Amino acid sequence: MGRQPNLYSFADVDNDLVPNLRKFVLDAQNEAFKRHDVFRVAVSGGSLPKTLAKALLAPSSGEDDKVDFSKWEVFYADERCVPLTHEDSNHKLVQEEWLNKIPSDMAQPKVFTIDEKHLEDAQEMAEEYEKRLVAVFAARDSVRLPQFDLLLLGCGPDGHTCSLFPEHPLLRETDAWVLSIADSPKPPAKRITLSLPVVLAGTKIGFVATGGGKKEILKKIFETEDGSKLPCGLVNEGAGEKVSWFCDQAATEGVAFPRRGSVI
Ligand SMILES: O=C(O)[C@H](O)[C@@H](O)[C@H](O)[C@H](O)COP(=O)(O)O
Repeated sequence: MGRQPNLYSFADVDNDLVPNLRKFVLDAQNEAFKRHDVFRVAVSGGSLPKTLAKALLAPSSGEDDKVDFSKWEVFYADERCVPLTHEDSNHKLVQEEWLNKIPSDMAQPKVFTIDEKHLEDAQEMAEEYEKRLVAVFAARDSVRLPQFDLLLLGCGPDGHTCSLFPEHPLLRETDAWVLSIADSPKPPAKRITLSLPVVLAGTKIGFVATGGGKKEILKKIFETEDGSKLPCGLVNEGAGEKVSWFCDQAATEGVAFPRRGSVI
């Protein structure tokens, strides 16, 4: 039981999910500050940055509810091999949805983008991004896996997360921290992604999945044997109670997995 992920289902995204997501992120931030005075977070693209920004840019309601971006280090859980100004870039999305909206009296987080020098070669890009992680998380040979304080991920309609797609050989990777993919079923084809072991090593993992379009896949992930082998299911299986799902009722309709109330 204790190994089960938390599945939160909220009536409304803006009024219920967003404040609960804020509490979850700020608890992770405050715990990380106590541990090492920095908050290392990996974020995905898709619909996540918009919801996350609503949570993070809401007004503070007390001492435990303060965002301190000056001590945030933001990484990409996955990124597309396109220029940082391209409309497919996850960084561009995060900038537009979140970073550019941070009020000028607040600090900006430190953001680790891909190196545009390697756009042509996804493998080179992955190696380069891994080097950036090594520089932050200490030498590769002294740390088996980087430990993010929090990973904030989305869930695709096929059960993919990051750029780890169902039945893809990348799911079997045990060594590399950052992987390249040249045949992503979701365009654009060339991407880099954190590996499954890196995701599982995170201190906390939060999924955000909202809207009726997620209903079928959530049912599959939480209720079927096949679903537990999908990338999102593998995260649930491998990281158990470290995982929390922030969903709305439209996404969880008919999912029999025991609902948990809320974080707040
Ligand atoms: O770069 C990407 O393509 C994303 O990181 C991807 O993993 C996303 O999180 C899911 O596809 C869910 O996306 P939605 O939340 O938009 O459904």
